[in-house]
Amino acid sequence: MKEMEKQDLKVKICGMRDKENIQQLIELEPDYLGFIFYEKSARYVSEIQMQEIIKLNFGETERVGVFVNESVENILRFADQGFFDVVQLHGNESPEVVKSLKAEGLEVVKVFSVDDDFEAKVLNKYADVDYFLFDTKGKLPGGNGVKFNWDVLEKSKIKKPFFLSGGLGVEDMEIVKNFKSKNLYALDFNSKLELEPGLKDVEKVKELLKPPNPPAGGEFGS
Ligand SMILES: O=C(O)c1ccccc1NCC(=O)[C@H](O)[C@H](O)COP(=O)(O)O
Repeated sequence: MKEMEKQDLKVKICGMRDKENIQQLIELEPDYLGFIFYEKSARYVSEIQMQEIIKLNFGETERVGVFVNESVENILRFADQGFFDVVQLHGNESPEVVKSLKAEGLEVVKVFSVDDDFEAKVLNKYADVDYFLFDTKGKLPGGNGVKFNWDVLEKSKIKKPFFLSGGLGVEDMEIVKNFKSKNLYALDFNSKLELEPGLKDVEKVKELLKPPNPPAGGEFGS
């Protein structure tokens, strides 16, 4: 198996809350770490836990705050505490909510839950967002651990950079590289990299993020 070519695509790891586990992940330098502020999630991180987590040195890794139909007021209250750099809206948030958050200087990722009936025209209403994120439509708003049919996206010709999400694991890397859309910007990983909800398997993340092998016949090649 060939490892992820990190220079090609950004990587987001989502759904942690254990400080020691997060420190181990930071050392692997993912592009984004996502924190879920949705109380019904098995990966929910509380405000008190987050106040401790942000004492870690995240280096270049950006923090993403994940919300489901939360009020703008509450999102800003969390943002003001320095919990995250980017907001991920994982519910039915309106374009007006996006506008309000953008007006406060936040970077916004809007999530769309995809099944075979997905209509890409809904994206036109969200021209203000920085990124789209496409996740599988399932029983839960997120973290279902199931892939959707990526042909739906390939057909839709997405015009903004987007995160691909939903049931991604280390073993999917080869397939994802064949994804045709030039706007595929990042891959979002969650339940397939877990030991249990909220705790990531560091060995799996290491496998995902280790640098690619140098090409054969290079400086030290034969
Ligand atoms: O993961 C959750 O529990 C969750 C709950 C509610 C809203 C969002 C949630 N996760 C956000 C993510 O960005 C996940 O990475 C994404 O849904 C993919 O998860 P998975 O299918 O487990 O890889």
